[in-house]
Amino acid sequence: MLYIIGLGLGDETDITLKGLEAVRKCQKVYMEAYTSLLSFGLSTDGLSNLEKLYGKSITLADREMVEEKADDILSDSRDADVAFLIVGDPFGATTHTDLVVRAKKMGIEVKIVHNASVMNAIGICGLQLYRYGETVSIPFFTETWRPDSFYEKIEKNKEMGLHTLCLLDIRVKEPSLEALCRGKKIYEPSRYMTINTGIEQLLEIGQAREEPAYTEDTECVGFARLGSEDQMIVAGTMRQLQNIDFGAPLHCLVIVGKTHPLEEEMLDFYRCRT
Ligand SMILES: C[S@@+](CC[C@H](N)C(=O)[O-])C[C@H]1O[C@@H](n2cnc3c(N)ncnc32)[C@H](O)[C@@H]1O
Repeated sequence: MLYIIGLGLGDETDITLKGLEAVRKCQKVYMEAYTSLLSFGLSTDGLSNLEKLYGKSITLADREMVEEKADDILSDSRDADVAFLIVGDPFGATTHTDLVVRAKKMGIEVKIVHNASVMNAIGICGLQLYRYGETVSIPFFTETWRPDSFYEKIEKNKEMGLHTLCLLDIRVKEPSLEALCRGKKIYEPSRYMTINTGIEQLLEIGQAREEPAYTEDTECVGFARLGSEDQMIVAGTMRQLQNIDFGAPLHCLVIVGKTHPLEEEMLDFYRCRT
């Protein structure tokens, strides 16, 4: 049996009782470590906190492992109970559906244990979850690669008066260009996009349009470390949020669409006063 278990967003104690019972009966436990991050990150301490509470040793599964060795994880699940832990909810990232499809095609039984995801935790700012349009992902720009496919989606959401959740890039264990050229395994340091960089890139793409869907004066909400004790939520214009230090990762951003008076009342609690 393959258990795919959501851990929630904060720390090791956010696992559900159902999830904890499942992990404890598994012979092998993997933890996905590239699409998200618990609030204490993946320091040795963080991982051992999880191991202590769950009473199991955990193998970190990076992108390479999940993509190249998924078959090993899956074939282990044929004869044993295997847990695959995911920060947030198992379906809060597009990546993990592939694992479920592969398992099912191999005839392996799959059980999902849900948990909170960034996709619903953003509800805390008061913008109604059913008034969001398509979610976009903002990748880190490079000198030669400045993709802007997210722009049209934001524009469409805006036209319909809907809010847009912008997920900000995570680069973990990315092979360096030099390493790729030489066929060596050398990795770039991990990088997590801040709200400031996200806004800077959004504005660069917007400013190239004649009638941009958003400007420096567009109302947004910035979220950092949702679900943790020191989470930070600030509502303000892009210009205002750009000047705020949101601290440690993870960050995400919402571009506000048309608002209902009740949504405004809630946003007021988070408004930037500077
Ligand atoms: C693929 S998504 C989320 C995956 C996760 N499985 C979930 O359900 O929440 C990852 C992105 O969501 C945002 N994110 C995730 N957790 C967050 C948190 N606790 N606070 C703020 N943003 C978060 C970041 O922009 C991050 O790059």
